[in-house]
Amino acid sequence: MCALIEFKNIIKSYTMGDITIHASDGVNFEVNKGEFVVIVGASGAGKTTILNLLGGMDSPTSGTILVDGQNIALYDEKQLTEYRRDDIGFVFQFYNLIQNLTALENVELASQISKNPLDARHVLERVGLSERMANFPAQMSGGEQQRVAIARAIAKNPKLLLCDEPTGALDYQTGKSILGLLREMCETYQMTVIVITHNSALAPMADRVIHLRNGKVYGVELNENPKPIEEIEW
Ligand SMILES: Nc1ncnc2c1ncn2[C@@H]1O[C@H](COP(=O)(O)OP(=O)(O)OP(=O)(O)O)[C@@H](O)[C@H]1O
Repeated sequence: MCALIEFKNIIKSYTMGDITIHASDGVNFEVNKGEFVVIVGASGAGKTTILNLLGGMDSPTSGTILVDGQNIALYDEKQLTEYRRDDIGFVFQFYNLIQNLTALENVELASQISKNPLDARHVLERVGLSERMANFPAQMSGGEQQRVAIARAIAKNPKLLLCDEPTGALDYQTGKSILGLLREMCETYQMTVIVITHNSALAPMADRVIHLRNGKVYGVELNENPKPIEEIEW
C-alpha cells in the first residue's frame, strides 16, 4: 500500500536569542490510509508540533511532508488555508464549539464550507446524539460536547482527522467512550485518524504507534490486532 502521509527529515526549529530549539529534530514516519494512529510522548516531546505541521497550521523549517502525494511543506498561505478547509478535521481537548449555535448548527457550519460533506444529522446520529441536535453546548456534558466536536470534524469528510489530547478534559469512563467512538468512526468512514497523547497505555488500541522523544521518533509499532479500548486500563 502507498502511504497516505510521509514525513521525511522534518526539522522545525525555533530561535530565541542565542538558543535554538528543535521541536522536530529530523522526524521520519509514514501513515497508511484508514489507519488509527497514536502519537505518544511526554510533555515537550514534539507532539503538537507534528500535529500542527500535518494540519497545515505551521510549516517546517526543512523537510518534506507528503499528504496524498502533495508536498504540503511547500504550500503558501492560500494553499494551506484550502488544505485545512478541505482535507483536515480537528478535534481539540476543549471542544471549541460555538456557544450560541446548537449541536446541529455547529456541525452544519463545518460541513457547509467543505467540498464533499457528509449529512450533518446523519453524522450526529452516528456519534449517538440523535436526541441532542437542538441543544446548545452549555446544555451538554463534556463527553457530549466532544461528540459534537467529533461529528463536526467528520462531517467535513476530511482526508485526515487530527485529535489533540481528545480526552484530556474528560473523566476516565467518558474518555474511554470517546476513544472508542474515534476508533469506530475510523472504521465506519474509513478515515485516517491521528491521536496525540501523553498516555502510552493507549498504544495497544492503535494500528500504528509512533513514539516521540526530544523531537525525534524513537520507535514505531504496528499492531495487527489492536485491542478494543474496553480491554485497556490505565
Ligand atoms: N512557538 C514556539 N516557540 C518556541 N518554542 C516552541 C514553540 N512551540 C513549541 N516549542 C518548543 O518545542 C518543543 C516541543 O513542543 P510541543 O508543543 O510540540 O510538545 P508536546 O509534545 O506537544 O508537549 P505537550 O504534551 O506539553 O503539549 C518544546 O520544547 C516547546 O517548548
